[in-house]
Amino acid sequence: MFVLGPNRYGKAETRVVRVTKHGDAHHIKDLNVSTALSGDMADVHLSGDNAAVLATDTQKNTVFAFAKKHGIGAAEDFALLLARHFVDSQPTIHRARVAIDEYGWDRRGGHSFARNGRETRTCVVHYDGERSWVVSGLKDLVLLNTTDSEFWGFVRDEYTTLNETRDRVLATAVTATWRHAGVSDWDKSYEKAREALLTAFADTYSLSLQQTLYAMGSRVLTDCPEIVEVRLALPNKHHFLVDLSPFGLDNDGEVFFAADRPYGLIEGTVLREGAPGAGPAWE
Ligand SMILES: O=c1[nH]c(=O)c2[nH]c(=O)[nH]c2[nH]1
Repeated sequence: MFVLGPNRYGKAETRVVRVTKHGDAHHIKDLNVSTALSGDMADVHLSGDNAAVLATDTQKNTVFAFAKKHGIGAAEDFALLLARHFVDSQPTIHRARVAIDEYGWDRRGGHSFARNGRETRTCVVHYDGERSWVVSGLKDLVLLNTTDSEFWGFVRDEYTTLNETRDRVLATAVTATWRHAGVSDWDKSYEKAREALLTAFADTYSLSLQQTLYAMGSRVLTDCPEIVEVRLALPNKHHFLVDLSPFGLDNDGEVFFAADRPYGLIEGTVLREGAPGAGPAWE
């Protein structure tokens, strides 16, 4: 004989981004919400009778709907709101566990943000006994614009379902490498290049991430004469507007599902015209 021991079930890692707009000043809350419920769950385990089960899909929808209806202040308040809702509204649910990870963002303008925690600075150096080559760079610089991004006019074939958009969230995690012409003040050069990437991302009105990529690379070359070539890899960290209409709620660019995969990956190089050829440091 066996007996059912402790159990719980829920939706893990609902990635909700809530944007609040006060004119041109935008605010974001970026959460990873995991819900787990327990209660009268013997039947579903022992016989597959789902009558007591609040579907995990419903739990996820509740996270998005509450983000719209109540906004998101302190994560603790949002977690309490959800936990009380599940237990108080469902007679079969007796206990709720809501765990939230919150990602912090530093403001870089009215609608532009950089995820807090510094990126990783990188370099690759080659030396062949005579010459040296230095490629500097960074990775995991996470940036997000809550507006000033459109994507439309792309090819439509028989497999295209993507809607055109005139206003979307644009987010990426920058991997950038740049090639120095010679010996530079590496630290100073790094700070200038980093700042160029950040400001170009923030102030480029984007019609595609490809266009933003070129603007970011160009800005580095403009601001850093010691650099001759920039390579960028920009994952398009998709933020999908959640359809809240089944719950009688509109969603005017306020609640997004931050998908982690698959993601678009936009890669490109911006070169100074007539730049000396690349050495082995790129490899
Ligand atoms: O900026 C973008 N560039 C694309 O090539 C692309 N493709 C896509 O589905 N979304 C986007 N966004």
